[in-house]
Amino acid sequence: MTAADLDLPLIASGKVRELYDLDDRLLLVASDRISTYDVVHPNGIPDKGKVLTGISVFWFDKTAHIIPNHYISATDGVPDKVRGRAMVVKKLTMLPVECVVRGYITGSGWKDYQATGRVSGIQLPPGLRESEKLPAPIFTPSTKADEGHDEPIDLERAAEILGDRELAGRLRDVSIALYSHAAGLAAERGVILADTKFEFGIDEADPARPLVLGDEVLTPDSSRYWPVEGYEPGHGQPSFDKQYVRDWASSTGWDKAPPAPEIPADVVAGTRARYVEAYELITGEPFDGWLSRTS
Ligand SMILES: C[C@H](c1ccccc1)n1cc(-c2ncnc(N)c2C#N)cn1
Repeated sequence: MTAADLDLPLIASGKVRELYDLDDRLLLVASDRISTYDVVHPNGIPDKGKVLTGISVFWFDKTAHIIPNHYISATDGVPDKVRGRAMVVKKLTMLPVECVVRGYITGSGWKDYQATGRVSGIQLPPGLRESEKLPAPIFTPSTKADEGHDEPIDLERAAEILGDRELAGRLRDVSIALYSHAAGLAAERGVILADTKFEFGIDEADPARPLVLGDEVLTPDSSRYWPVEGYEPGHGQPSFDKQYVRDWASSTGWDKAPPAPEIPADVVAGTRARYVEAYELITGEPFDGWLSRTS
């Protein structure tokens, strides 16, 4: 799988996304690439990029009353080659802190809790079970690591990195407000939003230099979504979108080290179906609607 290879200056590329320069704006492109256990598979999932982009656009609309965001358009200025899986966005000065909010204790947070009783310096009640809902959502920021995993930090360290204690507090408050609003809407649709990661920037083109929500937002790649049906604390929960491919990957005996195995056609089809189902559950709209709006 290669990058979208557009005739535009490539600014950044991640495992599954690319960022291109449009002079005073940027083009954020989501590929169909999929990674499991942090390793990208050689073949992708058709329409994964379109599902994730459609979900981001949905959440940008649903959260604009909480904080402005960088989204401009999924059509005007988007090359035909990536229509539906790309967004034109405002060019921001991104802040060097990943804003993670957890409503449930799982993943790396569960490991930290088991070891210390805390997550990112936040003391939690004793006796929590894996995947249990927390008494209240917690802000557990991390630094952006170039390679490997991001390092969890506490609010004080985030303030030091930002050089601005008030801004760190604002990131906490806005991140928790965004998570809580989204988790409430998701719950109405029978989906648990367990945790998510936001990235923010400053819009220097605005004299007020406002804080703006950037990156992708509340997608299955930046969040953990669990079906309410079958939810049970005490163990890990199935990922709404990736469990199907993870279970297959585990069944192959793959040692989780690169290179990742090629995904067979039936697992590709099943995984695509899960992504489309995630889009339709989260947005309440048929996926075909997104495809027709952006074709
Ligand atoms: C982490 C992410 C990334 C995306 C795609 C591929 C690799 C990394 N990224 C986003 C920006 C960025 N920079 C300036 N203005 C913006 N509006 C954004 C956004 N979103 C820089 N990096």
